[in-house]
Amino acid sequence: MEGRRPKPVRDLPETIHSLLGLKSHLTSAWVKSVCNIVKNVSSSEISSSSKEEDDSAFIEVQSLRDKLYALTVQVNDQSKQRRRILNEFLDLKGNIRVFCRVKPLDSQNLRAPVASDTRNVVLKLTETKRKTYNFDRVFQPDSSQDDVFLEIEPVIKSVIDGYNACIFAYGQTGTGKTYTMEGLPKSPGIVPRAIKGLFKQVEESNHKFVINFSMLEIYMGNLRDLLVSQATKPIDPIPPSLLIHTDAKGEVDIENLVTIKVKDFNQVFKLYKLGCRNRATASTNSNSASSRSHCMIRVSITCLGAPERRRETNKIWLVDLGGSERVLKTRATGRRFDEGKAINLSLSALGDVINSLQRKNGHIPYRNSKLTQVLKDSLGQDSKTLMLVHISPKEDDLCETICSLNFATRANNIHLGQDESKEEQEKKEAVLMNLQNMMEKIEQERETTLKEIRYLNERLEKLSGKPHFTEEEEEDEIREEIQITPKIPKNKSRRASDVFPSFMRPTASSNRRLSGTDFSVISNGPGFKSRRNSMISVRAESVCLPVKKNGFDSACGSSERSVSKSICFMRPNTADDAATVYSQDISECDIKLVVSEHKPKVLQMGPGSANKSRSKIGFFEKNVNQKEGGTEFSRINSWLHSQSENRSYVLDKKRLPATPFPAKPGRLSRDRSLDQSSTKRFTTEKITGTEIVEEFKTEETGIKPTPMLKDLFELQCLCSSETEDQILSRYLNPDDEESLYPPSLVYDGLSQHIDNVWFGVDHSSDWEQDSPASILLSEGKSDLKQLLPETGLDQSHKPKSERVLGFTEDVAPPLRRPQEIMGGRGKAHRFMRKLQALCFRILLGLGFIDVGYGNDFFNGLTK
Ligand SMILES: Nc1ncnc2c1ncn2[C@@H]1O[C@H](COP(=O)(O)OP(=O)(O)OP(=O)(O)O)[C@@H](O)[C@H]1O
Repeated sequence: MEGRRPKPVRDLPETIHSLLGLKSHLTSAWVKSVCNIVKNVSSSEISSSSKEEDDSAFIEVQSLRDKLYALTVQVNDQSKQRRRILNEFLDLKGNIRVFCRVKPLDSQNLRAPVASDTRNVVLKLTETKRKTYNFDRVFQPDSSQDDVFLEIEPVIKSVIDGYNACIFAYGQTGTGKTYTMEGLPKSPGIVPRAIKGLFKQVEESNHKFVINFSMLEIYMGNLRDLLVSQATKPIDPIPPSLLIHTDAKGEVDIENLVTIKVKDFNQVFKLYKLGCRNRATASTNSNSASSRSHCMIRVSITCLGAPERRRETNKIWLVDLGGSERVLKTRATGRRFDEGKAINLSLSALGDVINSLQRKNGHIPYRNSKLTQVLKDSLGQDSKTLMLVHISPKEDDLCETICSLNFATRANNIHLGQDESKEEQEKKEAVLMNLQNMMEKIEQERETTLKEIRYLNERLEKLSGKPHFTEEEEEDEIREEIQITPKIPKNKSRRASDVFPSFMRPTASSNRRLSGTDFSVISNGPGFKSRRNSMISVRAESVCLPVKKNGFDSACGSSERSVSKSICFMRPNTADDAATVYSQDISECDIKLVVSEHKPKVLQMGPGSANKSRSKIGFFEKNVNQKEGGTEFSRINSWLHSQSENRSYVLDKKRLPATPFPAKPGRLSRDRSLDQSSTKRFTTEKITGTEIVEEFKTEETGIKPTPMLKDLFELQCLCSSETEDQILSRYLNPDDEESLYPPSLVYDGLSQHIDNVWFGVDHSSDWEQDSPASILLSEGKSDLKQLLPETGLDQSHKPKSERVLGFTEDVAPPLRRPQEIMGGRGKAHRFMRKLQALCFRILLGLGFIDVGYGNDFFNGLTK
């Protein structure tokens, strides 16, 4: 530092010394001049030295940035090369590969008719007859989970490179599919290893990735979201149907499937456990906990600004297929038989698709099953597909083993005459080895570059206080934020139930056809003997329109569709039926609510409830009067238009509706959702042994999500580090003009008010907030509530304010038949219904005019 000081500073001590020697000159002028020197020198010293330091730091930061930029270009180049080599490697190996895994023998079964080496399985059919099956790789009974994953790893890497992939476990019940996919805590299977591998790759990458997790099952031909509690009790809200859409590019999207953004393996693991709990399993002759469905995990990956990747968003499916079985052998009846039949049908469709892809047929029969529809964009083209066929070496299972191996052979291209000679094989092996070496080399180089980038970034962060971001990356950050906000599906075709008046909406049966619900398994015939079944049948017969009062379902909702779904869970009772287990199985529920068709009657009412209700109606009335701008017509109109844009609700931050949490002062919009109520009535019976409590309930027409969505909201709270308030603050306000919510024209407080004031009908007693039913119903929901804490998702992220489950907030009760609802209401209600019908007619008319039918059209109709 000394050498770098300017000359006046260096000379300052000498100057002062010399001046001090001349004490006789200590005049005021002298003191002034010395002061000036000190003043000038200190300021010049400080400014010049700090400027120099700034300059040198700036130069260092700049050079670091330059180096980082060069290294980023280099690493992107290396990634591109790696992707090319890896893809070549996988292409050569085959984009659809079939492996076989042989289950270890139990000690008591010493005679095994199955022998294997690394590529072949030999079956001893008779003493003299043998049959050999070839595979891309055979995992013998003593092979470990590590051995299996070693073969899978390149596919996981290619997922990071932007390719779609699909890994299946296929085989007879009990042959180890779940063992291979899930594994045991001591020997984890493909799913945990693959997800860990993905996160490791993401961590090592110089790009930012967004990873989303979803889990569903295909049970009896229906898609069920495994991250959402299924409706197994009459009071449960019915989850929305999962609909498969294919866009113009051929990419498949599943509408309404919950997709959760995950940041690390632990989050995925907890969600996976939650999903497994919701999965349908049952005890069969072959396996005490047999999977009765296809369990499908989807991990989708988005990385923006990485041109070396194949596509911006891609996905990997990890599928534990339902056990293939011969129903003759399992001697399954009733539900087990139907489950087995559904599994076999979809497996056969999958076999057809893979076979067609291997044969490069013009037509690939994706549409033959839900399984192949869902996997359409992850099978074929440049997607990587791995099928792991599991076989049992037991003599008893020989027939099943032959079936499985025949299935695998259809999926394998080896039997299509594409098998190579030994020479060709050796050549191929050599090329593969060479590619593998090249890949290892480039990966090492890439790793070194990435290390250097990390080191320089740390230095840069120390110097400048922030990590290095290229302009591109900064842009990507912003784009990423945009990407994870919900896509508003403007071009998505509207469903009739979203926009049309009730008489134009599809019927329950047409919806059933649409949703593919298999009614062949439903029988309302004789055989409903148990209490459990009769309870379910009551639900089916008396619950016509289970209105879900959330932001996504319209006031007149897609309730018929929901019914068609709910009926899926009804089943006749046969010996085989009882054991399909859902996490919230009805059989485990000792408190049941039955919706009966009794006339509403108040048996128990808390004191002061009438006052409460009056005050609520008063509040609502005030709220209605406060509404500004726009008539009911324009509200309906804007709502109708908004509906088509608001159907899909991937669990994404900005899509969740305003949630009915305890109202806070000043939050009028949320208060409104709690306070808008009407008087739909139904009676409930609590069956706990001999106790029957009849209950009179109010149902909210206030706009709020179903408990299920609320649970999802909590899930989001748990998954993200944001507090509930932070999340809520970003949601749309129900009072906003662009609200998601339907206008509450039909069952709102206004009609009550008119009833009260104009016609003298008093609905005030309809309000009952702390009735025993609310406790009952909240008990009914408790399993769902318990489930979430059990997932173990970071409890520290739990919202500060604990929400209490109560009937009016949490349960969207099923409704009774419309005619009863009509009967139970006042004249104002009928008046409002008529007004609504008029509105719809007018809107319909306007719609026709829009599409070209003018007045003449209507004149023609009326003449
Ligand atoms: N390779 C293996 N090594 C050790 N144990 C195995 C192996 N494969 C399977 N098992 C054991 O066999 C039993 C049945 O396996 P698993 O449940 O995975 O069968 P599955 O094919 O998934 O059956 P299902 O189709 O009925 O669900 C489990 O206890 C599992 O631990």
